[in-house]
Amino acid sequence: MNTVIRSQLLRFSVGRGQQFRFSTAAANGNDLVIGTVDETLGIAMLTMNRPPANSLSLEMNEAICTSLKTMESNPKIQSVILSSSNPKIFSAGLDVSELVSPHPDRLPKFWNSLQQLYLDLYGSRLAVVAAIQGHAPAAGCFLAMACDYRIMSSGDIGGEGGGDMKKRFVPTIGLNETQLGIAAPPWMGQLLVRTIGFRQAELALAMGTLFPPDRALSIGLVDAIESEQHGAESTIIEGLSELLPSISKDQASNPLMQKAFKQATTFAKIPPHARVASKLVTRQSHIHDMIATRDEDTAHFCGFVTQEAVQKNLIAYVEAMKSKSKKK
Ligand SMILES: CCCCCCCC/C=C\C=C\CC(=O)SCCNC(=O)CCNC(=O)[C@H](O)C(C)(C)COP(=O)(O)OP(=O)(O)OC[C@H]1O[C@@H](n2cnc3c(N)ncnc32)[C@H](O)[C@@H]1OP(=O)(O)O
Repeated sequence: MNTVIRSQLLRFSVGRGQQFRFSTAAANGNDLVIGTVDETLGIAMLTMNRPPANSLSLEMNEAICTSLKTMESNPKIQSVILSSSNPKIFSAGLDVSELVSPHPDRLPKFWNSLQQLYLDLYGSRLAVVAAIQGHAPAAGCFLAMACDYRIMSSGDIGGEGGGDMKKRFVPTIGLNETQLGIAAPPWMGQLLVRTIGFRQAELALAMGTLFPPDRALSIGLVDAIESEQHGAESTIIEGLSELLPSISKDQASNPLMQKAFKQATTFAKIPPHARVASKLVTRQSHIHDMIATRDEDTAHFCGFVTQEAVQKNLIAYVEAMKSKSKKK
């Protein structure tokens, strides 16, 4: 028997056996994120689902945090796969409409929600595996870096155009803020330093580099790359299909999702107390730093983004983005 529990933010659907599904609803009723949990395996899946680009708005940040907290509160769950319902975009980073001509009350709330997302994801007791099927620019890259393990698509997914002229789809990842005429937030920049090392990060930040999968792997920005050529039906691995939300069921034979599932399974088998304690060794001091400087960081961000020159750059960037999308 299925039971549906409704609250203002969360909709839980308690399904068969040990499976629990829940969605965090947006104001318009769409599910911004969809969560599934398998208590037997100790694994959860959190699928970002904010078309068209999974960009991070205030509500999206809160939805991810709420879902993650709900999964964390279940003692049977040890690991979670962070994925996207869009096969070509993991997350396009911050929703730029939050930055352009912002409302003075909403802007600090928005930034606080992003800081909270950093604290919750980076400091989660769960081992988080990012399944990066598509692009992950700017805060999309930050999301991935705040996880414990990153698997990126090698990009050989079908292609566009058809025939011999097939255009290869190559996803990219990186902190490209300088290309937008803004600087990456200090804690995001520092996360890049911790992930790929000082010199690589210094260069990547200055240039706003977006790395293709092979380069991302070679500098350690991702831990593995995987083809997305769907395997034969027989290669479907047990448990994955049940964990995928209904909108992503076709991903069960996707080698990238399978690799993410295997990695999450491996994490779930490690003695949790030892795993969490070792995570704190490398992350706790950075989390404390963020908490200590949170208000100052919000003030810097609001002051920076509302500067006339920065607004001018952002407006031009959004216009270019919209006209590119219209030309398609
Ligand atoms: C003193 C020190 C102070 C320090 C202060 C620090 C201040 C820091 C401030 C800000 C930090 C910002 C970090 C960010 O994350 S900014 C956002 C950066 N993101 C991007 O630049 C990505 C932009 N998007 C893209 O490059 C592409 O969309 C891509 C993700 C590569 C996908 O390309 P494609 O598949 O070709 O899709 P389209 O470009 O056609 O886009 C599809 C639709 O999605 C909309 N979209 C895309 N990105 C965003 C976004 N970030 N926000 C909102 N909307 C987005 C796009 O407009 C299309 O929409 P539509 O079809 O309706 O036109």
